[in-house]
Amino acid sequence: MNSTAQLHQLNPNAIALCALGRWVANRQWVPATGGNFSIRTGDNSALVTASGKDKGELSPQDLLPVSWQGQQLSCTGTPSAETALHAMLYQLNPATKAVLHTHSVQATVFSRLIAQNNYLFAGYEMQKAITGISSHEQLLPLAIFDNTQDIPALAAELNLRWHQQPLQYGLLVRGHGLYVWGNSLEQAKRHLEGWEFLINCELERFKIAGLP
Ligand SMILES: CSCCC(=O)C(=O)COP(=O)(O)O
Ligand SMILES: [Zn+2]
Repeated sequence: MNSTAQLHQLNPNAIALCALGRWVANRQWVPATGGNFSIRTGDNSALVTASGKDKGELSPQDLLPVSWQGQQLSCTGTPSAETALHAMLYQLNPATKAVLHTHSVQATVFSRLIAQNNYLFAGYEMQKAITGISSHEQLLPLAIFDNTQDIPALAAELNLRWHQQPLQYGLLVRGHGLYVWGNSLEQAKRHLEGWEFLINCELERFKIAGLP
């Protein structure tokens, strides 16, 4: 391990991210090595989970230093297969400090029930868990993207959609999972719980009232 990598692993945020991985895994939101996480380390760099790791059993050496110039990624190991999406989220907003991607059953099923590329949440007090939302009456959009194995193409689509309307700290990839981010790791965790709660509420409502 080189000295830069060693330094990153002393980063308290790296230790906090590993602990958060255990918290997320306890909620069954990252089964079978699904999901990936990152924390920003500089203007054009982040620590990203290594591909294929159990996200509930991370240690700091499983967080790989990645840097980018536009869509060009550099890393000495094999970071998450979805690193290009993390890099795009960091480039779209310099304030973004952490990105979390999960594969909960609820988010995955919900994303397949919604045909549109945007779903509007309304009427939930818990919408206020998402930064910038101060009332249940404020409409809260969740962007939905079709899944693809071409992650750079998905990142390009995200870039396009963001410039039409900045996203609200979350997006769904259809049949795949949820991405959330935040201006700190704590904020990203709150957004993850908030979006999961809202998605669960809508799924429960669909069971009773039917699909919209
Ligand atoms: C069995 S999980 C399929 C890949 C995926 O969607 C994911 O989130 C995990 O990929 P990674 O390369 O980050 O481990
Ligand atoms: Zn995934």
